[in-house]
Amino acid sequence: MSRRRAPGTRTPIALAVPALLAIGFLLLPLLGILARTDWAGLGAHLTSPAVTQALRLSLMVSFAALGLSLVLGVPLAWLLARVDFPGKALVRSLVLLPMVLPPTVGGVALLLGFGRRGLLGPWLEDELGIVLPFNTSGAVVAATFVAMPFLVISLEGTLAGLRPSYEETAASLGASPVRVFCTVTLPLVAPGLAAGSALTWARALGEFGATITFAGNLPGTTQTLPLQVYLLLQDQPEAATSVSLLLLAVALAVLVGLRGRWTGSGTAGDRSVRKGRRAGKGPEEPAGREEFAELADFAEPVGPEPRTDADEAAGSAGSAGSGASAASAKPSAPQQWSRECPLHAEVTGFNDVTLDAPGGTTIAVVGPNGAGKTTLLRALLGLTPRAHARLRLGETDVTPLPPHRRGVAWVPQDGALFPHLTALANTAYGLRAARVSRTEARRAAQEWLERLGVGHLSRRRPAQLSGGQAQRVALARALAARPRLLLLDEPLAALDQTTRARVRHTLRTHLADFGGVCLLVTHDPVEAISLGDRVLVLDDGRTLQDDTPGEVSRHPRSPWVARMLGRNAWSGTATSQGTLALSGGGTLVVADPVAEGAQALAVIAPEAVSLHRERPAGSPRNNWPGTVREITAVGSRLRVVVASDHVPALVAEITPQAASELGLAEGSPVWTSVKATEVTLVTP
Ligand SMILES: Nc1ncnc2c1ncn2[C@@H]1O[C@H](COP(=O)(O)OP(=O)(O)OP(=O)(O)O)[C@@H](O)[C@H]1O
Repeated sequence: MSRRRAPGTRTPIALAVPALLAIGFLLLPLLGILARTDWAGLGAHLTSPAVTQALRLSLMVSFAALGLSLVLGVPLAWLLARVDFPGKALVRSLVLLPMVLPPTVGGVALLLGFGRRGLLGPWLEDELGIVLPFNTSGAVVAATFVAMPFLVISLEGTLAGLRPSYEETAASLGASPVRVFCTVTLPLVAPGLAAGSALTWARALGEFGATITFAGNLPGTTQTLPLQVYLLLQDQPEAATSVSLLLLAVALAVLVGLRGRWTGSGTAGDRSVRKGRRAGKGPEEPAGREEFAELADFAEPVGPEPRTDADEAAGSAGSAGSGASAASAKPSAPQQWSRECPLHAEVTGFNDVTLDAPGGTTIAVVGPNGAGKTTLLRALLGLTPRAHARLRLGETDVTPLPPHRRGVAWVPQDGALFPHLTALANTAYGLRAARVSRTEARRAAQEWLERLGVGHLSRRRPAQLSGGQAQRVALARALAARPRLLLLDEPLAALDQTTRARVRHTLRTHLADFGGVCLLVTHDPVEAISLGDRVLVLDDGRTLQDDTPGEVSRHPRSPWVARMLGRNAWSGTATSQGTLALSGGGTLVVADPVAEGAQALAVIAPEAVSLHRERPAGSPRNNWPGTVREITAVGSRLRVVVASDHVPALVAEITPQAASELGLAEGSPVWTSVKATEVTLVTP
């Protein structure tokens, strides 16, 4: 997005003048260095033995300080970003303190802490033989003290911005916490880590005050370049200017290197930023992550000609073919998990749900927003303190096991494909975590991708996949991990209608082969009915209904379920005349009345509502005049919403031909009728 000002608007002078003054104020000293540099003597100054010795020492001290900062600072940043503990704000202030403390005060503090007469110094000297003051190690400690905060603050910000679903998904694929940290967390925070490292190193290189106070100014031992500048200034000002220029150039190089690249502290997980970009090390994709991925043995070369999102249609068409052809050649890996694995779960806390299901059952979990569907899945994964699941899968009680050892794979709503890995490496992730050899894991992963119809995209990164393709890869990744329980959180939500129908078909095929139980959260009634062997309806964390799709759709237990299934649902109270007095006003004649005074839900299928231009004569006793409020197409039929003064709004489903014969349009007057025998009464 361009931030340029609109033409015609003027910069206020009151702001522009001090801003220009500020720029001048910052620039003038630097120009002074450039103006006073003895260019002829520059080479001689920078190659003099004292300067080269100080340069060598500076490099050694600054890199050692960076190493120490990484060893201590990365865990500290992680702690600050991820763990809530008492006094956290205080610890964060402590981390920031060296940035605002005068460096000489820092040096004094170091002397009082680690000096020979300091708190820890005598012990260090007596027990370990370490003397820090006036030693190179002391210069390293001083530089680390002032520079490490840059690393911690930068990395903490990046870690805090990382979506937890990446790490949670990695754990659900069987990766231990250390493996998750090395293969997912570190690569994803590489930009923040690199930025923090660069700033830390540059700050350590320029350190002066704490070093001279704590470690002294001993040539060859603690006399780094900044100290050398200070000395030179007294009797060789030209040489001091030359060395200052060198340090200035280094500082500028670091800042230019960081510019717009790492300072945004954006994580690799920011898919939207990179969507559609070609793979490779573009400016937004720092080199670090690739190296981390290689470290983790997951790096995949990216195809030379990655296709763009625009080919989703082509990809889908092609994939259908490849999926079909590959489906006949079943991968060997799934055979190992296709054995029956029944489930028994008792979930308490926010949810109060008991589930029993034989292996191979798909349970569609539905319910209004906030009903506790996601909380239920997270409880089964062992990922939330808000609900606790006692979970038995097959013969194993997995309740005491951490998420990565439960054999419960999940596909979260956003898919959470690891952005730094290709589709193939993503799919192989669970197998590699299970110590399957690299070659075998890749082979099985490729087969799974083929089965899901995205084999041709195996070398692409997630940012180069469309939403539908990414969902299929996420599904392949979960299935390839050979879980004992599969949790899918709205797996098709991101897909358009056409792709959704295709992927639903693919999903049904693969779930039929799956020997474990699959819980599938959905808001789509078609998905619930077509994919679920059972439909579990949740409301306020509890089971409202748990039955076959047919039974749920015939006898929905709440207006919400009925409406979700596209049915008319009116609640009311049974009267002595065998009718239902509707809560929303009006009366409904029913064929099988319930006891007088009982609360009941009347469910009427839209197909059972007929529309007429005149009041219908004959049998139906439920006739109401009304007005057409809305007409929408559903497949090859039309849904007509009729508002009436006599009863709540009613939805009818008719053919386009019938609509045209009736001359229906929005606002048309119309009569609705429902046979008493078409009303199903559901009592609580
Ligand atoms: N981390 C959390 N801390 C506190 N409350 C939460 C947290 N996560 C969810 N909730 C609350 O718990 C309830 C259940 O949330 P959950 O995400 O399980 O619902 P859901 O059925 O999946 O909803 P949706 O259909 O909107 O995804 C909601 O009232 C929600 O506000």
